[in-house]
Amino acid sequence: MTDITHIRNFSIIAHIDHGKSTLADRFIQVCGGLSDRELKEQVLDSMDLERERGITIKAQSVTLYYTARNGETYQLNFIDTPGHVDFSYEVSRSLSACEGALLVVDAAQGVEAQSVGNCYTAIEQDLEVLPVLNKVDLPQAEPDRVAEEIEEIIGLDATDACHVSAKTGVGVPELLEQLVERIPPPAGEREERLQALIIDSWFDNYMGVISLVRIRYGRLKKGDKIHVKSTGQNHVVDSLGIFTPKRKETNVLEAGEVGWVSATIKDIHGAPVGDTLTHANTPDVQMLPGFKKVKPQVYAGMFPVNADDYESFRDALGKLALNDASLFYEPENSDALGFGFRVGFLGMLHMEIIHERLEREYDLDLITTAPTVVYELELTDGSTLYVDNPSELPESNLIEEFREPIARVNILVPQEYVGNVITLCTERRGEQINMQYLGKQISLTYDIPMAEVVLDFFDRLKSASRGYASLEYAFERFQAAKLVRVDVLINGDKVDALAMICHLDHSAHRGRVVIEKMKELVPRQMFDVAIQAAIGNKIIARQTVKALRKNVTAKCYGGDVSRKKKLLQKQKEGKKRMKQVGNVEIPQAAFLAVLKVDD
Ligand SMILES: Nc1nc2c(ncn2[C@@H]2O[C@H](COP(=O)(O)OP(=O)(O)OP(=O)(O)O)[C@@H](O)[C@H]2O)c(=O)[nH]1
Repeated sequence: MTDITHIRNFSIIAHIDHGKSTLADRFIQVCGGLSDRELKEQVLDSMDLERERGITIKAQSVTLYYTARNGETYQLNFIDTPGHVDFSYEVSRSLSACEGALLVVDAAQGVEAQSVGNCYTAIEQDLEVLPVLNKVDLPQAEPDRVAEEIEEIIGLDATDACHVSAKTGVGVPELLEQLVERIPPPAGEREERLQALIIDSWFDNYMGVISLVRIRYGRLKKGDKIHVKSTGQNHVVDSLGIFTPKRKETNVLEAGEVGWVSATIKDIHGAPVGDTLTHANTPDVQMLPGFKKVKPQVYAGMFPVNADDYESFRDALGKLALNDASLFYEPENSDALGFGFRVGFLGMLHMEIIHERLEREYDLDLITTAPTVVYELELTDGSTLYVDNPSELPESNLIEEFREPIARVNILVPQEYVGNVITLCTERRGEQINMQYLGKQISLTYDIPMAEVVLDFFDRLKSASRGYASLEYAFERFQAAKLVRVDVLINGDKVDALAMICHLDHSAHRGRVVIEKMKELVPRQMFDVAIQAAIGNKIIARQTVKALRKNVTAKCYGGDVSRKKKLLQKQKEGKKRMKQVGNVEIPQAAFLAVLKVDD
């Protein structure tokens, strides 16, 4: 048991690759949490996929015991935060369990837009923010310049910022001392009635739902009967403890502490993230302020290639959604693709990750349709409608005003690339709000339609600036625009799954690009296949796939039987990924092509 004055709860705010995981590992090593061998793998990024992509996605925590130079031992609870712009909501969630944050900035790179955004979130939540200059071992590191940049761009005093190399360990002990000195201990009374905030919940096949909690008031013990505020359900705590980073059982968690709780909750919606736990005999305690609920920004249909997989697909989505408060889904039925789900994501990276996890971890074969943002419609009868699926758009004569979501976009970019970035923003129908010179960097603020931001803006921005520009964005407002629905027809049949909403000025071009790609991807049939793009009844583009008698083994000269077999096998596998539209089979690749339409 640690006295509450000796607890420090903190997060690390850092841009991707600025060294957060390396620094966390170094803390674990200094505080003796793991052996060197165990440390070999970066321990905090626990998901396979995440390690492959090298980005931190899920908030995790680790409890460390640090004996400071004053001889006192402190309990440090480090709550990990994800680095990618798609996941910045999880940052605010992790921050809400902390009293302090380390702002880690790569001293060879400088401040990045997203760190600025996250840093403001921390300051708004009254956290003590300590700037840290990392990678000072690199010859190109300029800690003094970067310290100035922190002061200029963020307005944070960086005079005492620690100079650290997470890689070599230089400066890390000094940083731990500063952390203990400057980050305040948590407030909270241990004799009060229990109030615990659920920071994260996930499903474990053996233990059921496990939740990461921050105890605000009171104490929670093994065997306690608890009450989940939002569901009104009671459960018995069968184990609880801390992460060291391995899961370690303890008997009690007290006000100020962060740890895990398992109460054999089997229903994955039984412990929602942001909810409050209390004891069953005090169900009337106040709900703690949760965190800003995030709304998905991008929606897409996901359909199992094999209709028999529908049930397991639904279960898999349910499990993923427990760990991911931002993942939204509801059943969707498509003429072309059958039964599936409409799924909401934070951005394209989020979508890709979910798709990959479903295919890899749950062994599902899925088709994902073109992603779309949420539009606001004012109808002629005066009602307002939100549409996240082009095929659900009402007829145009029923629409009074068609509005699209606009994002407020903040970009930091070195001067030499500012021209490229402005061109990109203009192409994406951006409206400049502000432009400011900050030392070597320029800060640009634009309002850009969300649809233009979420799809591939980040990648484009990176290539326009050789990787140097950084981005942060948030929903700002809905705004009227000339928007239309473009339908794709195959031999006269509308393919609902391929419909898209876009700006009128871009519609002809987009329609043409899609049709051309489709032409390459729709296999030749025994008859001509007409592929058309249309706005209402008006055809805006057309292509024909000429009839052909298909005989894939023709070029095998009849001799090599094994080769022939292989080809046939390959064709069979290809079939699995085919979908029937009217009398035409369409490969999955055709659907994906629509997703990748470039201007
Ligand atoms: N030279 C040097 N390299 C470092 C230092 N700290 C981290 N790195 C390297 O920088 C890269 C990124 O470090 P990570 O710790 O994975 O960065 P991160 O911020 O956790 O990245 P995400 O998990 O993707 O958000 C790795 O190749 C590290 O080895 C440092 O102090 N010096």
